Amino acid sequence: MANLIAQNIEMCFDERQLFTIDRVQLSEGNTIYLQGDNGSGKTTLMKLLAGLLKPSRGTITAEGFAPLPWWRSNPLLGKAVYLHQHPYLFDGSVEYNLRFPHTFSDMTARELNQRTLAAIEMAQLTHLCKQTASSLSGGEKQRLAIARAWIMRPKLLLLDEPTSNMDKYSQQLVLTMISELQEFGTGMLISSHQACVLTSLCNQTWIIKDQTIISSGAAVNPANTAPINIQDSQYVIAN
Ligand SMILES: Nc1ncnc2c1ncn2[C@@H]1O[C@H](COP(=O)(O)OP(=O)(O)OP(=O)(O)O)[C@@H](O)[C@H]1O
Repeated sequence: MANLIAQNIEMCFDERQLFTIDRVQLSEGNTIYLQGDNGSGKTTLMKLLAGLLKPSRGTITAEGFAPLPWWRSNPLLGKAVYLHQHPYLFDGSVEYNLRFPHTFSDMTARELNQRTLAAIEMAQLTHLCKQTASSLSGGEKQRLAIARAWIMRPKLLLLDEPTSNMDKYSQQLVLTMISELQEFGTGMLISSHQACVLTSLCNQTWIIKDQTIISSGAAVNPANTAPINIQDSQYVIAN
C-alpha cells in the first residue's frame, strides 16, 4: 500500500513559523479533508507532501512505490500527483493535455485511449477538445486537470481547492470522477475553505489551526490496492 508519512515537521518561511506536525499519514484508500483558514498553510502542506518544497525540520517518507530511477534525486517527487488550485497546463490543446502523461503510465494504449475518451465525456470537454488549454475558463481548467488525473488513476492525489472556480454543474461532474478514484483506492487529500461537494466523500479531517495540524477520523483500509505506475516529475508539476 502506498503511504506518505510526515513526522516531526516544522515549516517556516524566513523567521515565521507556519505550522508544526507531529505525524500525519496519507494512504491509499483514505480520503482526507484538509481544512484551514486563508494563509494557514494548506497549499504549503500539499507542496511538502508532493516533494515540491522541503520542510524546515522533520521528515516526509514515501512507502509502497516502485524503486527510484537512478536519475531521480528527490525521493518524493512523482509519488503523489499534486493538482494546484490554478492548474498548470501545457501549451497545446485540451486533448494534448489529456494525452501528454500517457507515457508515464503502465496501462495499455487501448486502456489509456478508452479512459481518455471516457474522461472527455465525464468532464464534458468534448466541445473544448481542440481549444488551447490556456484559453479555458478557471472552472474548465480545473475540470481538465481533474480529468487528466482521473485517466492516470494515481495512487495518491492532492487536490488543492479543486472546486474553487466551479459552478454546481461542474462540481457534480468532478464528484463522479473523484468518487470513481475513491472506489479504485486512490488516496486523496482535498483542501477547501468550507465544506463542498467533494468533502462529503472524506472519511478523515486534518485541520490546520493554531499553527499545528489536528487529525481526526479513522483511517480506512483500501478496497483495492492494485499497483500502477508512478508519474514522472513533469506530470506532478504539470498538475
Ligand atoms: N515561498 C514563500 N515564501 C514566503 N512565504 C510564503 C511562501 N509560500 C507561502 N507563504 C506564506 O505562507 C502562508 C501560507 O500559505 P499557503 O498558500 O500555504 O496558505 P493556504 O492555507 O493554502 O491559503 P489559501 O486558503 O488562501 O489558499 C501565507 O501567509 C503565505 O504568504
